[in-house]
Amino acid sequence: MVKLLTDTDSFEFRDIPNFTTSTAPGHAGRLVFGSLQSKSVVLMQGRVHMYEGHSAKKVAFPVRVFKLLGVKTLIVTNAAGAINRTYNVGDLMVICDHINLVGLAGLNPLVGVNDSRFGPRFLAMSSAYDKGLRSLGLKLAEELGMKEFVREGVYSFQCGPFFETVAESRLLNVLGADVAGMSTVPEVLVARHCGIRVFGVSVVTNRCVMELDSGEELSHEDVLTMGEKGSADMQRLISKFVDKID
Ligand SMILES: O=P(O)(O)O[C@@H]1C[C@H](O)[C@@H](CO)O1
Ligand code: HPA
Repeated sequence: MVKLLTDTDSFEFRDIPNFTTSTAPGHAGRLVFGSLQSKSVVLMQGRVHMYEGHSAKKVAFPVRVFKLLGVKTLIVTNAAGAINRTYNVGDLMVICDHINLVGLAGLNPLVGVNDSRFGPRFLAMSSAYDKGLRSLGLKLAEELGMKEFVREGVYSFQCGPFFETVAESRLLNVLGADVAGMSTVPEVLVARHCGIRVFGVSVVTNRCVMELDSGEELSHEDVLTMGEKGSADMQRLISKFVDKID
């Protein structure tokens, strides 16, 4: 994605106070400012995860910086495994909602003293992923001829770094999840808390294993390979999306 930006200026996460460098392979730690489709954007090249040992607050900290920079829209992307059996590897999924098992149990960035300069103590999360932005994303996907493999569904966040057991994947299916992943939700919570609107897209890098003794085993290498393949479609969609949003 960074290659599509012009007039760039970048900063290593390690040089920015209170930012944390990612240890996950495939996640460079760089904040890039620039222009995309004549719009000013700031792009995180890589992110940190709770499975790297960081609190949800630490993971979502950049979003508060973005708020102070004047960011109005957060576009979140991730790699995820398909729980929904009708999904295929390589599909994109516009996120319409999420299940935050980690956060519901108390590990979320809004726990603790509320900083009311950013937002309220209690906030509604029933329309976390902006309806207008979702509709725009799906319309643009159709215009780009991507309709057949762009879905809309529910992202389920688990901490990781392990992939789900068969029983866990089945549980997530019963709960209504379409994909499972290990990121994104802490950032979305902080964005919604401070009034930033959110658009999210997952690239389906694998299907979660639903049958015991099937012999299927997931690996991060496969996720990286399939993520790379899906990223061309993701970039086309996000680029057009940035062009069309106000
Ligand atoms: O895009 P993210 O960082 O959510 O990617 C997923 C979660 C783990 O970082 C990794 C597992 O292979 O992919
Ligand atoms: O199958 C998965 N589960 C959780 N996180 C993931 N990130 C990519 N694939 C997966």
